[in-house]
Amino acid sequence: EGPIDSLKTPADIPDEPSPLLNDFEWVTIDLNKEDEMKQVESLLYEHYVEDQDATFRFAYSSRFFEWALKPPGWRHEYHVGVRVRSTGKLVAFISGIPSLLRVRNNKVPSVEINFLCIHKKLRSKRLAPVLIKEITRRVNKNDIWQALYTSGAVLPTPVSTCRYTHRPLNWEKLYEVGFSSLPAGVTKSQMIAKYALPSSTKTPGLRKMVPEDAAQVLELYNKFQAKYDLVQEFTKDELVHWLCGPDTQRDLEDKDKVIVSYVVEQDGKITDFFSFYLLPFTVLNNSKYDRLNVAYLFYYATDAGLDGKDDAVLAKRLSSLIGDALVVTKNLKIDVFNALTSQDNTLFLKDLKFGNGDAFLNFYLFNYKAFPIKGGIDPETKELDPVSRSGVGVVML
Ligand SMILES: Cc1c(C(=O)c2nccn2C)oc2cccc(OCCCNCc3cccnc3)c12
Repeated sequence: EGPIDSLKTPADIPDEPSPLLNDFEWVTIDLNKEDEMKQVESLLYEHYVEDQDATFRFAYSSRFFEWALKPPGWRHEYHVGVRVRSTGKLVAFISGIPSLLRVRNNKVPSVEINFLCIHKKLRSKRLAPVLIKEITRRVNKNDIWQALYTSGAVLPTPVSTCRYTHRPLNWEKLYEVGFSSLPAGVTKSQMIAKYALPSSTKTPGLRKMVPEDAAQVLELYNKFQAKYDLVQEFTKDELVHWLCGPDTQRDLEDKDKVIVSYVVEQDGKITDFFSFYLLPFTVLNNSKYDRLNVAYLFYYATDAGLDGKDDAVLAKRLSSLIGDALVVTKNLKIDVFNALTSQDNTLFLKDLKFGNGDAFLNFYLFNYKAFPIKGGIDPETKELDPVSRSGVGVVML
């Protein structure tokens, strides 16, 4: 396991980008400028990933990008755009954020590449590889040689593959927008009853996380994630950013936040935490709804079962903890709670009535050879694998 390409230095890397077609020019997006942030938001709003039957499109917001693209150590040069020279119109974007990965026992300074988006009218012009090459050049210039990215598409050699799972919170709305279906022989009220949740959480000591919790949460996170093979390592400042959101969003109401985190404090000690991020979908051509409110399970940890012996204790604790996350999101009027089969999720997904999605997320390491990492599913049947679970600790937005 380790880097693939021969060792290079930034001096070996060209100072200039590869040429684009004449009408286009490379730009660095300044996400501190409101109008440029808006241009990225609307490019993705119109042209980013949709589900296969184009029923939903991600509705990323500037608020989301303030969080996702400006963590501690972020760089303007890693926000790469392509504009039409004559009009200045933004027609493509790709981003990177710094990330210290641990791949099994190796620390790998890298970047996480995300939000590759090309205007619909410029598809299949081989622009994607050119964008990837340019951000690679910019990252290499900073002496970083590895990257992590995910894709629904199957590209050469994923290091891991996880499956989408969904836990309906507002089943009726999911049914009406065409995401959930009514199984034969089951009534709508039976489906609504199946997904009913208590109106209040049950874990004693559960409360919203505050930045002052960071030291204890980081210690718990590091202990809990030690078991995984692909992990994002955080400084305290990075943990505060990722779990409490950017400074500018601290005092927003939970329903307006992009990231929501809770801790369990008992006798002054933090024994668990969970977090989820909020990223809605635009519902395309539906008469009653134009938006689907979605929560995605983010990082969590518990000190239950840290001795790694008793999975039953761990599974029970996580079911109860994430069960409370469902209650919290339901009360925030979220319609569906999404999770992958990564982390220890396969220990509780079935118990908490998550349904298997029909899509998969592949994890890729750029310029790093690693033996395959379990994704929480059986490689043949693609069914959840609660026994061997997953080696993927990192969560990509
Ligand atoms: C996206 C997504 C969806 C949906 O598409 C969805 N849920 C409700 C309705 N829909 C259409 O469901 C998930 C379940 C787990 C993790 C997920 O995503 C994990 C993070 C994805 N990263 C961005 C991305 C998007 C698409 C392809 N590659 C990466 C998802």
